[in-house]
Amino acid sequence: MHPSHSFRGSTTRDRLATAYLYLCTDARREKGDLARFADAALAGGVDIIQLRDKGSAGEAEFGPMDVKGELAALAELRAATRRHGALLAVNDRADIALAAQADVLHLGQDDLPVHYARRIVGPDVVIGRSTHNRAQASLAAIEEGADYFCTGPVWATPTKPGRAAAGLDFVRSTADAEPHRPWFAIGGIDEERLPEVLAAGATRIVVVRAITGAPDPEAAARRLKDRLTPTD
Ligand SMILES: Cc1ncc(COP(=O)(O)OP(=O)(O)O)c(N)n1
Ligand SMILES: Cc1nc(C(=O)O)sc1CCOP(=O)(O)O
Ligand SMILES: [Mg+2]
Repeated sequence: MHPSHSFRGSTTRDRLATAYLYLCTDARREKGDLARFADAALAGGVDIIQLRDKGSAGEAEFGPMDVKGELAALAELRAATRRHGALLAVNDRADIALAAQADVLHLGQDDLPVHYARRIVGPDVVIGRSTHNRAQASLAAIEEGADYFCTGPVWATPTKPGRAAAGLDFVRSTADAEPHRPWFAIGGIDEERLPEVLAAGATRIVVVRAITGAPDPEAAARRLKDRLTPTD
């Protein structure tokens, strides 16, 4: 277990407060190594792992996952996150978050309003929201009662084609407006760009390719985690 996971508070929100590195991964259907990959990323210090499998157009093409496949992949991630004292997140769907006994539900702008999702998942599941501009971030933080939000994409990214970059200015304005609330920068972040994101005021990040595409996911996660220094 990564040392940062061994002194966690007992509630999910306590654990969110000490979460700095958030990974979204697909189910690794091409490689068939989801549990091994998750163990490596979590050993490297990933605090939250989200299953985000929208299908791939790689050599072996996979369509979007069906519900049975999603629940099977989530069961593997549930076991891995328990082994490592980390949090499990479900993307988009409150019913699946509940069925998978997830700690976190992540909602996009076109997904359920937070207060409706809360009725489904209950009081203890942490709910997060994607935001792409200052107005959305304020709404997610203040009016909707989301537990955390994400700001992005900081840089345009092939992982989310068609979504324009929100830029480092969005990170700066969020850092000014939200000094205490948990929020994560996302989109195009890797080891090389991390210093710019931190200099703009982010303390927490979400990554996909920086870990899923790394030859050594544990080492990649560790290098990112080592530079994410708690400030609150
Ligand atoms: C932690 C985290 N942040 C942002 C997103 C993106 O959510 P969304 O805009 O709904 O896009 P999809 O991921 O559903 O394509 C996320 N999934 N997780
Ligand atoms: C899933 C997702 N959501 C974004 C947002 O801005 O809400 S950016 C993004 C993809 C991030 O992938 P990578 O780390 O590979 O660039
Ligand atoms: Mg979504």
